[in-house]
Amino acid sequence: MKPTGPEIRFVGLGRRFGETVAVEPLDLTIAGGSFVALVGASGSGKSTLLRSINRLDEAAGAIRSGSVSIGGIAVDDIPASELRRGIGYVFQSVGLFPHMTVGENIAIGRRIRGERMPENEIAGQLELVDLPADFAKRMPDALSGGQQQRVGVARALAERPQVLLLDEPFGALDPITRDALARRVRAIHDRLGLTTILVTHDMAEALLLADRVLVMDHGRIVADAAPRELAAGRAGPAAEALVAVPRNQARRLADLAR
Ligand SMILES: Nc1ncnc2c1ncn2[C@@H]1O[C@H](COP(=O)(O)OP(=O)(O)OP(=O)(O)O)[C@@H](O)[C@H]1O
Repeated sequence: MKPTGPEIRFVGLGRRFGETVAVEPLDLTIAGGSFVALVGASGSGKSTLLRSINRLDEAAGAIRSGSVSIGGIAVDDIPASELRRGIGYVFQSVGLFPHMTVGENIAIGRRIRGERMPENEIAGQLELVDLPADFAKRMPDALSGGQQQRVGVARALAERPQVLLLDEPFGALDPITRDALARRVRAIHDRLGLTTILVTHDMAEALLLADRVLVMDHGRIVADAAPRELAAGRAGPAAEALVAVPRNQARRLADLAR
């Protein structure tokens, strides 16, 4: 049977930084195995909500309330290093270690635990993101930005996590590379049966990749709908304003081609 990632549940989850409310207390359940996109304006609380799952918000000094659980276990009850081993995390600046080869970067989690990652496993991780096995020997600066981001995804999945958190992972890529990597990530999600949450500014990307789209505004979830409902304009005014952008672009492009 195909594996299915765990359910992620937020109960009364709120986050503040001093007087700034990043996330207003909210209840939210992300179904196991689903691919959810989180969209909304800059500063609306997307990254903070995402980082409450792997507790990276703690280090940033967030004042926390409520709880998050993964597969019924509260994240606060799991030691941070163990928690993060079970969660793949990719963000915009890939953060590959420049003095290590691509292979060493992919194997870093294992090395920290005093273990070795066999070469064939490293090759398997590279294959997952459509890169040739001999890339393992290269240094990160000998790779294009898109290839580096692929390595970032391969590294995030090296410990076989069931949850994948993506924070604007394709932000710095050209549109063609971005589209190809986004589709690849969706295919990996399906193949590995992950629970995936993607933060993106790009509504078209959210609509085309995700099963469910959450729109955040000033720390609240103001729309929560399937892409089909959003595209049909049935998800309320806050969502409609964002959907109107790619819809109008598509229309103008179609007009140009006439
Ligand atoms: N470490 C921090 N210290 C102080 N305030 C913070 C910190 N991190 C986030 N904030 C504030 O919390 C609010 C939400 O920020 P967050 O980064 O979650 O938004 P976002 O929707 O992910 O934005 P962006 O799309 O620009 O990444 C903002 O007002 C931000 O300034």
